[in-house]
Amino acid sequence: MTATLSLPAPAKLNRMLHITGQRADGYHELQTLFQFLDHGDRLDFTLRDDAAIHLAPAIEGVPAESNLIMRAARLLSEAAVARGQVASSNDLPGVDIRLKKVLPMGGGLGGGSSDAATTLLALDHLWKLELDLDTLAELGLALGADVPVFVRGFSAWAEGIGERLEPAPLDTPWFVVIHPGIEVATPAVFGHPQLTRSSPAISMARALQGGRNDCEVVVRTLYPAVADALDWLDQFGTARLTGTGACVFCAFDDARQASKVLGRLDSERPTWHAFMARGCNLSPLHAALASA
Ligand SMILES: C[C@@](CO)(OP(=O)(O)O)[C@H](O)COP(=O)(O)OP(=O)(O)OC[C@H]1O[C@@H](n2ccc(N)nc2=O)[C@H](O)[C@@H]1O
Ligand SMILES: Nc1ncnc2c1ncn2[C@@H]1O[C@H](COP(=O)(O)OP(=O)(O)O)[C@@H](O)[C@H]1O
Repeated sequence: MTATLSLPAPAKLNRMLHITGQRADGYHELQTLFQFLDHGDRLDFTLRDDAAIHLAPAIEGVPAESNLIMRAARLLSEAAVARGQVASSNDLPGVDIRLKKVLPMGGGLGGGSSDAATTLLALDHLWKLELDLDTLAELGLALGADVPVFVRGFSAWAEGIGERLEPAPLDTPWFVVIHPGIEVATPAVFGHPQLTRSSPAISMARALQGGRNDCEVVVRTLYPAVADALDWLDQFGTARLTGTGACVFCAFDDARQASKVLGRLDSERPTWHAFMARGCNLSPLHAALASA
């Protein structure tokens, strides 16, 4: 009998995001609070009798070899060879990976990074490599700045480009998340001359009391649809951008309030995609793996 490991790849929100500087290589230094949502993609992994790695269905516009899932699988198999755990990648069993894509791409919800982290942890488990989370997070960083937080699996205060992580005791409200139907180009935001790049560094304790997203001003200018979504959601609380957008979110004390706002969206802005989800401080991926 072939066993399938079915795991979530949750979304993240940046509850706040300050840009405190820019490194010599052009990357921006951030201070951000990452929190997971109980909503995201799902990946099924089934071992094969040969050594091939297959991913289905394909994501439109993303060639298989550029898909972060395939890149994560290859990176992990190369690491197993480099560490002498197997002589060649062909000595590892192949795998069929099925992706149920739920999260919008380029939405600031970290879907691609989360898919990559889920793949690293799933294949580490199925290939019985037993790499520790430090090693997997370091491998993940080579795929994207947001991958380490998904590998480690706890809500975090992040510094650097997102690789220096400390657990953050965030509240766990319900969120309404709106995707205003456009994709934001992260490089266009980080390359914009008007982007704030010199926010003073603050402590995690201060950030937990509330903060802004420094990308918001530039994203509002470049993408009027995002400005519209922020202004609409601001009627109900404090609306924020996650990452570089395009998604915006607002926190609510209970599910009833969040669902009322979703109802208003249906009638007032039927073209936007939106969902509600609960914030969680332990990643649903780690919760699922603990019982796998
Ligand atoms: C801003 C954040 C916050 O969580 O989220 P997203 O909106 O992407 O989800 C991330 O740090 C995004 O990290 P990541 O997803 O790896 O960024 P990429 O798409 O690889 O970055 C595209 C480009 O943006 C610039 N970039 C990215 C991250 C960073 N800290 N400084 C930068 O200057 C670089 O020019 C990079 O080549
Ligand atoms: N498995 C994947 N899921 C989503 N995007 C992917 C994936 N693999 C590669 N990508 C690429 O990464 C880009 C960023 O995707 P995503 O992580 O969803 O957005 P964001 O970083 O804004 O949260 C996409 O536009 C796409 O080109």
